Amino acid sequence: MIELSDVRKVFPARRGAGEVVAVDGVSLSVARGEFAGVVGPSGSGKSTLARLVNLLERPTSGTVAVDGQVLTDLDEDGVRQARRSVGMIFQHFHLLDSRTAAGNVEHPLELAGMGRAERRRRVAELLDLVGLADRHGSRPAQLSGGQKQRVAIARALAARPTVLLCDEATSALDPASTAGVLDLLRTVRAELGLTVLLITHEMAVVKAVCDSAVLMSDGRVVDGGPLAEVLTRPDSPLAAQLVPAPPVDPADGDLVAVTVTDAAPEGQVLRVLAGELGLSVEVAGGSVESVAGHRFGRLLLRVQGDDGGRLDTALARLRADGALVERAVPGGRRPLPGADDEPEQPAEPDVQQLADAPEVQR
Ligand SMILES: Nc1ncnc2c1ncn2[C@@H]1O[C@H](COP(=O)(O)OP(=O)(O)OP(=O)(O)O)[C@@H](O)[C@H]1O
Repeated sequence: MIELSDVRKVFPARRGAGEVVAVDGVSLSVARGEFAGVVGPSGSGKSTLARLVNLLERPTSGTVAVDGQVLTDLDEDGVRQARRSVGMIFQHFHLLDSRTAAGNVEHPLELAGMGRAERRRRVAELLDLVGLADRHGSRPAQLSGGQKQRVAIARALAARPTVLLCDEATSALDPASTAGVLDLLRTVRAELGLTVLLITHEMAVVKAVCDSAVLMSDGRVVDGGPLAEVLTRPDSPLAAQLVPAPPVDPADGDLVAVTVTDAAPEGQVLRVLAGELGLSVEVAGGSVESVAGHRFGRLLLRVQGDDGGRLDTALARLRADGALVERAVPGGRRPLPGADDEPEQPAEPDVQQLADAPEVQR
């Protein structure tokens, strides 16, 4: 398990005077066996956060503990020892070009002083685990990107770590190789009971493998939690990143934004608007998908035939019944009748705010 408590990392600026606060008071707990994602825009501190977990970077302040051992209390020797329980893989694999696949996996075992016969046995076992038993003699240049990452995973697992850090591990891979590597990570997590912290800018990766995720911005964690819980909060910026709101085109006429959750399915909205009111309703955009075993989506409905304000009344009633619906207008939400009379109601998702949520970029 990983526990960061109020961790801060300040670097001297690379250019000129001053300093950069890369990680700014982050507390994070990842349970044993959990697959946790870290997302956020470029420069938000994701990679630094990963490097703080195995103390490749020492925090300026705060504590880092792995499996109950407080790494920040250890001296350099202690950290070197403890680092064996934390494997790491990177976007560009970091393999030794001069060595074969087997030689790369063997390298950390040599450094750890393991005997030759035992090393050979362990390397064969690891290459088998990652599905590359037949490529043990291939050099990195003879392997595809996906195969190189498999070798890197085997190498990271050589010292039997309990935690695996993945820093943009699939970002240099094509979709098929990404799927293969994610499958492998899922398998090794299940078979070895690993705790995985996965840094990525790819929301599809988070949705495919993570149990939980945090969203970073300017060195801070601004949102996060188990995905199943995050997705029950339609106003969550992380949920908006996972399933973005479709763009609103005012030329489309009456548009209704529906946030779909397990507790607020879209069927009730469609029944009222199309069935009860007899309005013409079609889907103008959006999607509904399964994330971490839960339905979640954002739909934009184009509604025609509202000649007497029946739509607003119906939306207010649907909202009172728990549906997550509102008028979708560019530049902000149009208040529904009565909305201002109910200050005690929890804030509703603001469609434009969700659409404007910071894009994850690289
Ligand atoms: N060694 C360093 N020296 C100075 N500044 C650094 C150093 N490492 C990171 N930074 C700065 O800290 C901030 C966070 O960087 P970091 O690489 O952790 O972000 P990131 O979210 O991983 O970004 P990206 O997705 O682009 O890799 C950035 O402003 C970066 O320039």
